[in-house]
Amino acid sequence: MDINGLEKSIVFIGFMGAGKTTVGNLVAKKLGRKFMDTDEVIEKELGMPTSQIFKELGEAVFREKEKSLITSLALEKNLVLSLGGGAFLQEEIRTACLSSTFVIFLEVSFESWLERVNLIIDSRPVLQGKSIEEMKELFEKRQVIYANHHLKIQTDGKTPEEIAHYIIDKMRWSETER
Ligand SMILES: Nc1ncnc2c1ncn2[C@@H]1O[C@H](COP(=O)(O)OP(=O)(O)O)[C@@H](O)[C@H]1O
Ligand SMILES: O=C(O)C1=C[C@@H](OP(=O)(O)O)[C@@H](O)[C@H](O)C1
Ligand SMILES: [Mg+2]
Repeated sequence: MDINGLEKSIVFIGFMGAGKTTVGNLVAKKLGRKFMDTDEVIEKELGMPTSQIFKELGEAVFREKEKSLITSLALEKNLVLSLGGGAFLQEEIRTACLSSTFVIFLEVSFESWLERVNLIIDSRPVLQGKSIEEMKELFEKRQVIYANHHLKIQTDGKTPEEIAHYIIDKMRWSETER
């Protein structure tokens, strides 16, 4: 595992609802690092929730903000960053994160994901109006972009606390190896 130089920022990727925001926050607390959720930063800057940004300004505006924000944050050290699930669709974001940060993919099976879709659907415009079949199609299509990572964590059946713990353990272990 390449976690050479633990001062590198840590970036969480994965599908909507995989737990990036929840787990990222916990990992940052455990490491005593600053946590930033890029969706929250964009929402604050534009003064409205993501669903309203998509509706009123359009997805392209959101994606542009996402690109400039993440490519610049990727250059900073010692952050924990949770991205939106669509961020890695943009090549510039992938390249910036993979070259300057440590990218952790939170993997969840479609079956486990489906158990919590009701918790997220209202706040995720990309899912709205989609049938389960269409969501599954999007889920599978997105797995290809998440294959670009430094570390993958399978999260099924684990609590956010357990996942955060596991990540810290892995990093400690790799630190003693250096
Ligand atoms: N490992 C988990 N097990 C159960 N529920 C989870 C887990 N991770 C996240 N959740 C719940 O799923 C929802 C989406 O989590 P969130 O962290 O916002 O995901 P993301 O940022 O990847 O979209 C939240 O209600 C959160 O409490
Ligand atoms: O996958 C996507 O295209 C999106 C994921 C969301 O973030 P989460 O992955 O945190 O839900 C948010 O960026 C926006 O609704 C678009
Ligand atoms: Mg999130």
